Amino acid sequence: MQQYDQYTINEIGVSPLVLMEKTALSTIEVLAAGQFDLARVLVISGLGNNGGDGIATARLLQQKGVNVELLFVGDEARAANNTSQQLEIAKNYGIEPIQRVKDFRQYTVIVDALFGIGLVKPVPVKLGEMIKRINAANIPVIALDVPSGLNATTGEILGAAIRATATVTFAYPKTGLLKGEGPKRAGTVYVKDIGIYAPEEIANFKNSSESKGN
Ligand SMILES: NC(=O)C1=CN([C@@H]2O[C@H](COP(=O)(O)OP(=O)(O)OC[C@H]3O[C@@H](n4cnc5c(N)ncnc54)[C@H](O)[C@@H]3O)[C@@H](O)[C@H]2O)[C@@H](O)CC1
Ligand SMILES: [K+]
Repeated sequence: MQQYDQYTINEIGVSPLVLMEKTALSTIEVLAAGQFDLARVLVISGLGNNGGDGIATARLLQQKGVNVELLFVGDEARAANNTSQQLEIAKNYGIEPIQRVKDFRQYTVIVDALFGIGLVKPVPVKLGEMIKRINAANIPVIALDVPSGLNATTGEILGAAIRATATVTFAYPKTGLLKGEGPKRAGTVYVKDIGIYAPEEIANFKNSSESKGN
């Protein structure tokens, strides 16, 4: 998946911010489909690109008039480039991230954008404790791409992992959602097309255009 991401960005030339916007639009689609109560939404964003997907989602929710708060976890100066850009954009729309949450039970739904497929080592202890508090709160959680703390390839728990009600996974289902602890942690899995394709699919697009004489 990481190779497909990089190919789409570097070889095809699609901007990562466009891909992030699509992840956020797909998430909104699932959030708005009726399964979730959007009375008070918390988006939890980490420093990586998964966090950027979350910040973009928070912005789109705010623009739809939803009561949304953004918990940004970690030092802004260490955020991935696209993620700090998303943070700037969100701030320009008046979203001021919060740094801590005392009680997760005050929210009607939590959007988990702490870690995505980039997580390969155990989650830092403090974030593991936060993940356990979120699970204990028993609030519906929608995970972006993978439940944070789950190894996206093996389905192992990397110290602690979110237990999601639903997971919106981008482009293709990640193998870790289907094996090991994955099925128990991911809830209902929604696979959303965000414009990242495997090389075979790209070849099909090219062939079908050529056969039409384009
Ligand atoms: N490659 C891309 O440009 C795209 C990536 N996308 C999203 O980006 C995800 C992958 O992003 P990344 O590879 O940047 O990695 P992740 O966002 O999965 O982040 C994991 C990495 O960030 C570190 N990290 C994150 N928050 C931290 C915190 N608060 N304290 C300490 N360490 C922290 C983790 O240790 C780990 O190394 C995908 O799952 C998907 O959601 C999508 O936006 C589509 C485009
Ligand atoms: K996540």
